[in-house]
Amino acid sequence: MEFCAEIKNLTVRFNGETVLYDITANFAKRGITVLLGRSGSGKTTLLRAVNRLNENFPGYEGEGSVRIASAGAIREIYGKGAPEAARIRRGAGMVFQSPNPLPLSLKKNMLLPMELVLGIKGAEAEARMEKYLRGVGLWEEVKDRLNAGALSFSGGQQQRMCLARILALEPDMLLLDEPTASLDKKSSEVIEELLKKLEERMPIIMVSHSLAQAKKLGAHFKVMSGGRIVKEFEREELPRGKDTETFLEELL
Ligand SMILES: Nc1ncnc2c1ncn2[C@@H]1O[C@H](COP(=O)(O)OP(=O)(O)OP(=O)(O)O)[C@@H](O)[C@H]1O
Repeated sequence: MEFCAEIKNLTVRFNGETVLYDITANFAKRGITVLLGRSGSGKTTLLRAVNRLNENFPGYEGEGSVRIASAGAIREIYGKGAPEAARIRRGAGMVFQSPNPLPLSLKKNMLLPMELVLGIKGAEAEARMEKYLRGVGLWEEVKDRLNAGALSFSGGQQQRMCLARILALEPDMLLLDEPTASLDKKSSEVIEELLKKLEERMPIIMVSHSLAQAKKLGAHFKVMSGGRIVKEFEREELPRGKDTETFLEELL
């Protein structure tokens, strides 16, 4: 199996407290990997280790190796010789639990990162904005309101915009931290359908608290507990039908 991320002996501490204990795990290039586990088990910290976001928090200390695939090569993202964090975060784009638009127009939310990160502006950036807003099924809904404040859109629309904003930077993989946690059922379903399409194009690692969602989207599963991965399995190993959620629930 090909991997988008390979983690070896990863330990993470905040203010001297260990949060991840000596984790070794590989993440598949194809199919969505779902991280499951109870609150506080370390899922978000593990996800943030894949794009070096943990180091932005005070008291962070980390050891071990994380290698991620980018442009046909797999390379170490920590230590000497590693690319700078901004480049890593562009390659491993992250979407958070709650939509996080900038308090600017929707259009600026889309165009600013393209200009700052990729140096793309003008007609090229506008064409890219349309392409990715269409990709998340948002273009028809927002095309006449591009100059309206991003925060004036619904939660589901904002989250789709956040996804489009990341996708417009053409990342190598997506890291999703409970991307539907703040959304209603219908908006969640729209995002889930999008993720099903996106998984054909790029690796996705996703934290989910919803067992129904995990069952719907996951190809690979990793269960965390107390800062460790305690179980890993594949979709084929899930029992069929109604038993699936009971099976997952018993693991948590
Ligand atoms: N920036 C930080 N500073 C201090 N402690 C942190 C930080 N981030 C995470 N932790 C601690 O690490 C542990 C794991 O947190 P993490 O957010 O990774 O868990 P989680 O499984 O994603 O939880 P949830 O499902 O509630 O989001 C918790 O005890 C948390 O308090």
